[in-house]
Amino acid sequence: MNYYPPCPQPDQVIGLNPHSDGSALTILLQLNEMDGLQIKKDGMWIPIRPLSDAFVVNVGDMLEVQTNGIYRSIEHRATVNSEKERISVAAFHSPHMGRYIGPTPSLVTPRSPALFKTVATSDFLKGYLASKIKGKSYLDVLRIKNEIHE
Ligand SMILES: O=C(O)CCC(=O)C(=O)O
Ligand SMILES: [Fe+2]
Repeated sequence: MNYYPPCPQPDQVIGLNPHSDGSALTILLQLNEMDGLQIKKDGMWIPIRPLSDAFVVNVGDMLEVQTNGIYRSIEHRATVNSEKERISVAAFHSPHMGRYIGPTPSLVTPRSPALFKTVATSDFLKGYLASKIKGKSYLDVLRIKNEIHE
């Protein structure tokens, strides 16, 4: 659960820094229907207005790895406001510990080689938390630098 108290100078602070979630899918409830969640699209921050009785579903870094980059995790942040507190509840969904996270074999072909390393779920989560959760930076840690041969 995330609690953002009202802030007298909302332009001077950020509620939650820009990040993508480390999960495969996140189901998010904007509990008291206050604005604040924004996603980054084409380099711009777009507000996601809360809808009553609706969840937001975010693609996380694990799903970007598992789909070998076909689904992109979404970079998002939360702003604060001076009027009222804001509360959100995020449920992060990931494969079991003891499994591996990597590009799904059927999506890896000679023409679309693996873009990411395969790691144990526990190592993925440890690495994600150690990466300071800045933008989509953890995916760069897992990215395989494929050499292009002319
Ligand atoms: O408060 C929000 O709407 C976003 C929360 C979030 O991004 C998170 O918990 O990972
Ligand atoms: Fe998030």
